[in-house]
Amino acid sequence: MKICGLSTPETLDAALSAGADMVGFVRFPKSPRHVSLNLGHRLSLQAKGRAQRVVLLVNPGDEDIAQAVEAINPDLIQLHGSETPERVAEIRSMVKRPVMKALGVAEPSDLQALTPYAGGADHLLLDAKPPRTAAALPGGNGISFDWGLLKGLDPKVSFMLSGGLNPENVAEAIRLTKTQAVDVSSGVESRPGLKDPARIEAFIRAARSAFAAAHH
Ligand SMILES: O=C(O)c1ccccc1N[C@@H]1O[C@H](COP(=O)(O)O)[C@@H](O)[C@H]1O
Repeated sequence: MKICGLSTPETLDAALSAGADMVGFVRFPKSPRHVSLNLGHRLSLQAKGRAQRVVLLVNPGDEDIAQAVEAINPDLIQLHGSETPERVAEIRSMVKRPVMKALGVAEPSDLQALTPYAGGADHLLLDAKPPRTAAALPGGNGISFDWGLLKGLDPKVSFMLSGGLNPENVAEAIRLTKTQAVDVSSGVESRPGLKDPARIEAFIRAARSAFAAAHH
C-alpha cells in the first residue's frame, strides 16, 4: 500500500503509523502536493526505516533527478510522465535504484504499451489517463479507469493499481483486479494537497482486509 503526495510531518506520521509500505513525495511544481528539496529531505528522514520512500517525477531532466536523489535519497523512483522505455532504462542505470513506471489505461490497446517497459522498469503502476485539459495534472486527479480492462492482462504481469482509489472503493478494486499493491493520493485528502489522517487510516485498513481475503 502506497500513500502518495505526503507533504507534512503530521500526515506522513499518520501514513507510517497506519502501516503504509510506501510513502510518496511529489516533485512536480504544478501539483498541490509538490515538496521542496528541503521539505522532501526532512520527510524522507522521518520515514527512513519505516516505509519505502518514493520520489515521484514527471519527465525529469538529469539535473532534476540528481537533485531529488541527493536531497531525498529515495528507495524507489516513480516516473509519471511520458518517459520512453529507453529513458526509463537510462534513469534506472543512472540512479542505481529501482524505478516504477506509471502508465495510463483507458482502453484495451493501452495494455500493449506495457510490454516495452518490462525490461527497463522494475515495477509498473497502472493509472487512469488524465483529462485532456491544459490544466490537468498527469496524475493525482482522483479518476478511476475501467478495472474490467485488466481482465485482458497476462496474469503473470504484476502491477500496482492507482487512479481514483479511496477508502470506499479500494476493497472492490483489489477483488476485481487481483492487484497485489495499491496507490492513492487524492482519495485520502480533505482538499487538494491536504491529506486526511482518518482517511489514510481507513484506506489502509480496507486495503489490508481485502488483500487478506484475496489470499484465502
Ligand atoms: O499526486 C500528484 O499530485 C501527481 C502529480 C503528477 C503525477 C502524478 C501524481 N500522482 C499520482 O497519480 C496517481 C493517481 O492519483 P489519485 O489517487 O487518483 O489522486 C497516483 O499513482 C499518484 O502517485
